[in-house]
This record gives sequence, C-alpha cells and structure tokens, in this order.
Amino acid sequence: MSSAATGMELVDLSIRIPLPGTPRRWVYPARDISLPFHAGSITAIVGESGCGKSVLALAAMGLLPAGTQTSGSIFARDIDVLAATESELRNVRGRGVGLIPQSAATHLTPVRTIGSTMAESLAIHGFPARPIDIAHLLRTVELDAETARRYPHEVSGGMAQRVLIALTCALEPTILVADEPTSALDADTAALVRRQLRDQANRGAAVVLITHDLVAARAAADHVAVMYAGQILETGPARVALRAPAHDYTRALLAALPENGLIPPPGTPSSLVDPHPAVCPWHQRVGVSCSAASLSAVGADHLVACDSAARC
Ligand SMILES: Nc1ncnc2c1ncn2[C@@H]1O[C@H](COP(=O)(O)OP(=O)(O)OP(=O)(O)O)[C@@H](O)[C@H]1O
Ligand code: NI
Repeated sequence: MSSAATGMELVDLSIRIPLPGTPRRWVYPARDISLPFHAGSITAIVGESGCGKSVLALAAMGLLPAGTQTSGSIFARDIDVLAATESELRNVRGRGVGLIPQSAATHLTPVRTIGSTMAESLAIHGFPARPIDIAHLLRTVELDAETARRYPHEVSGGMAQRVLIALTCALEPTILVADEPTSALDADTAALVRRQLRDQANRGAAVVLITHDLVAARAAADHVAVMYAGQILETGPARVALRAPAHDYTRALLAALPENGLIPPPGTPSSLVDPHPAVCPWHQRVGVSCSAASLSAVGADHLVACDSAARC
C-alpha cells in the first residue's frame, strides 16, 4: 500500500464479466482503475447508472460473479482481495471491509426476526450481543427496540436499510462501502445515514460512498471519483471537483442537477461490452476524438483523464 493513511487502494484494476449467453463476449465494468481510499475520509464514487460502481463494491468484498476475470489489485488491510483465499476473505469481510449493499432489504433473512439475524451476524464476527445491545444498535439509526421482534416483510425498505447500516457499522470495519445507502430514504433518514458515515470516518474508517446523486456526494464526501463506462475520468477533493470540475463529463453530470436546469448528458450511455481499448467512451459518445489518456494532475490531489484538446 502506498501510504499508511490509505484504507483501501485499487491498483491498475480491470474487471471483465462474461456476457451472459454469448461466448467470448465480455462486459468491462472496470478498466485500469487506480484509486486510493483514505482512512478517516469519505470518498464518493459517482457516475450514471450502469457505469460499474456496484461491481467495484462487490470486488472489494471478493464477491464477483463466477467466471469474472481480473487484473491488478485491491489492497484492503494489507491483503490483496483479488488474490485472497476464501478463508482469508472470510476474515476480511465484515470487520475488514463492511458493505451496506444496494437493496438492503433483500439481505435480511426472511424467515427470522431482525433481532436474531443481527445477533447471529454480530456473533459470527466476534461480537456476542445481548438483546439490550441490539436495542442500542437499533436506536443509533432511530429505530425502536421493538423492531428486533419483527420479520423483514413487516418493515419498510427504509427501515431494513437502517438495520443493515446499524449492523455493518457495529462491526467497525476498516473500510466501509455504502452502495446507494440513501436512495430509498426520506430526507431526514438520509441525513441520519450521512451522519453515521461521517461518524465511521471520524473513528478512522475509509468510507466509500457509491451514489449517482451528486448533491449527496457533495454534501457528504471529502474526495470524489467520477466514473464513466468502467473508467475514472476525474478524481479530487469533492469541494473542488464538484464545484469547479476539470472534465467535461463531470460538468455534464452537474448540468443535469435541478439547480442547473436539468440538462441531461448528451447522447446515450456507452455499452460496456467489448469496448475499444484506445477509444475514450465518453468522448466517443459526444462525438469528440479522444484517445483516453490516463489521469494527469490539474491541481493539488486533483486528477483528470482525456486529452486536453478533447475537453469541451
Ligand atoms: N453478474 C453480472 N453479470 C453480467 N454483467 C453484470 C453483472 N453484474 C453487473 N454487470 C454489468 O456490469 C455493468 C456495471 O453494473 P453496475 O451495477 O456496477 O453499475 P452501477 O454503476 O452500480 O449502476 P446502478 O447505479 O444502476 O447500480 C452493467 O453493464 C451490468 O450489466
Ligand atoms: Ni476522453
């Protein structure tokens, strides 16, 4: 790992998943991604739907689909997750890397009460929890103790999301990956979740916030990485990159916010199937010639991809 303060680091990470039903064709959700996630900070990964954000979350947990091929590394707690054995991964998951998954409700066991699922999960990771501990955890996400006696189908999607957040945070993971943690929540609960993520960063976790919501990223994150078609096009301090962006894709995402007139990004999202290695998908989408140069510095800790001539 390059620095003691790095909680997780992606190094030259590429991932390809077999395209279902078509031999020898591949989906490329990550291409040549190098990205640090600093301990004590929240890093947002933003980008349109389908650009590969959730696949990165699964990769960090060692949960890529069968048949997936990877190159490069994902260093988490000094282990390369991509090279780890299943027993090493069992040690990494939970207290090394905690994942708050997209659609959390489907991750609770349907035939067991929420309290027993929480108690079992905590015990597996070495935290024996009494009912009073479960009640306390539920209160941290503003759920009452009685929620422990309910079954998943008896609570709303937002409540299930809060249960998963309480459970994941209770393990105090070194790296906390939250995949769209607020998309199913009302504004008050979303603010509560953002406070939880900040608390986790303050105790030293490297927090990864995956979201398509730039307003949420700007409100919550210290650093941001802007992803398009499996590549990082811009990365830097959130207050810089999401206020004075250097890449035209980041500008296009910001233009789509209500405050900026809801102008959708031009063209249609690029396919991730067998992309041309020497063509930049974003600039191809907008009809500008660009050879997809690697990231270069435009300011302190602020990196941007693409030929400068290609930037609109
Ligand atoms: N198990 C899988 N098998 C085949 N392709 C997959 C699999 N999982 C993801 N993909 C493909 O990888 C690409 C990236 O998907 P991913 O879910 O990571 O996007 P995302 O940026 O998280 O989008 P969203 O915001 O909609 O969740 C998509 O083209 C998707 O179809
Ligand atoms: Ni480009």
